[in-house]
Amino acid sequence: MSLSRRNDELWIEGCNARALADGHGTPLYVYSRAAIESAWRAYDQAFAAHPHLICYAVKANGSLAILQLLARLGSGFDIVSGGELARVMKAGGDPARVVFSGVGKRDEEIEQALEAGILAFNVESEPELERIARIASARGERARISLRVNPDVDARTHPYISTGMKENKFGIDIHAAEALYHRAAAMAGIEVTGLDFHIGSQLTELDPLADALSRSLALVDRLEAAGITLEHLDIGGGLGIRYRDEAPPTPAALAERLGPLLEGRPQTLLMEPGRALVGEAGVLLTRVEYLKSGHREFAVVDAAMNDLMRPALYQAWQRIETVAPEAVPARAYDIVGPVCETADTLGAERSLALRPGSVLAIHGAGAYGFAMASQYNARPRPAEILVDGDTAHVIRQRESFEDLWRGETLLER
Ligand SMILES: Cc1ncc(COP(=O)(O)O)c(C=O)c1O
Ligand SMILES: N[C@@H](CCCC[NH3+])C(=O)O
Repeated sequence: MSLSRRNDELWIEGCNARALADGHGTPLYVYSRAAIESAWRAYDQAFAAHPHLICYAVKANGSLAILQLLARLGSGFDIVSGGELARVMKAGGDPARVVFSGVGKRDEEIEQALEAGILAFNVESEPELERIARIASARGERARISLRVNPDVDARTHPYISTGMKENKFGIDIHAAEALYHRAAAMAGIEVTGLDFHIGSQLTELDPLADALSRSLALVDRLEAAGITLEHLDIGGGLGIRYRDEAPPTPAALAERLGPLLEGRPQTLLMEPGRALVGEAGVLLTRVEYLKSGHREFAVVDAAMNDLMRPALYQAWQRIETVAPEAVPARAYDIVGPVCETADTLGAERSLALRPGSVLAIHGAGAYGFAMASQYNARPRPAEILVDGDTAHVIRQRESFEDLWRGETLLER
């Protein structure tokens, strides 16, 4: 196990969590290299029977060292901005394995992606298609595209992270997509290469994904009958992880479920997992500053909503435990940060034995943790550590006060 409890202390591979907190300071993000690599390999092996490419969703955790180790495994990447493309390339990722999603691609981002030679744009609207065609034509190129269809399935996840219903901003209504494929196939600057969908995140059931794939394959068949053949099918990401007591399907279960639908199909299967690859590989370590009693019992810790936004934004529940036992009675604490917002609660009514100075680990922090962190309240963002066996690599320094005003200018008078 990459994260384990031994002698009632938390270890990340061969590194003791409390020793990491003492040595590097808190708040501190810590990731296990082995956990990330084994999650990627499990995904890859699950789909071994079908030609496929995993395009890791960079948004989940875009730290350079993490992109670098995935690139070394042969991963592709799903990006949603020019900044993410720049990060992938900085980390040694192969642009020919990059797909570009997102509803608001700007001219310069399209130029940048064409220049890099990405695998495909996942086109989310008709005006975007026209824009990509115009820019590619002007460069004397043909842009490879998938249409991202909106299959109108209910992913049965949190409404903020559900993306495949017709009222969502994402993708092109699957009923309108066929006509748009015909238009795209006739455009000078466009090479139609694929079809894409992504129905939501933290999925705990396979039915919605299978449903979305069936609906998409019916469209693929109609396109083929009309002479439009596709090279790849992109089923997006979304497999959930266990935050509390969820039992999300494994990649193997996903492959088994989709296998019969894909049989005999020559298309390469693209997948865009984010959370499932990195989520459970990371913890956020934080130290108790004060215990404060009143109407409720508060443990004021040194991490806050700016460091880990999911609890405040989605009322997400993430497991919190002490990294080593404390010889005091447990109480039901609200774990709160120093930020001046009532929403700055990382966990409510957690039964924990705490003293000032206790170190807590917030689990499931490898995905959408640091990636969504801000400097709100002028709080420097935490350091990130990648543990590899018994070695702890600092892959990002804790920010300094200078980082807080980088790029700002004082007025002369
Ligand atoms: C287009 C797209 N692909 C992939 C992902 C990755 O999702 P997840 O981290 O749930 O696998 C997302 C985020 O939901 C997304 O918007
Ligand atoms: N940031 C979200 C997921 C959004 C997925 C991006 N499309 C989360 O933490 O759950």
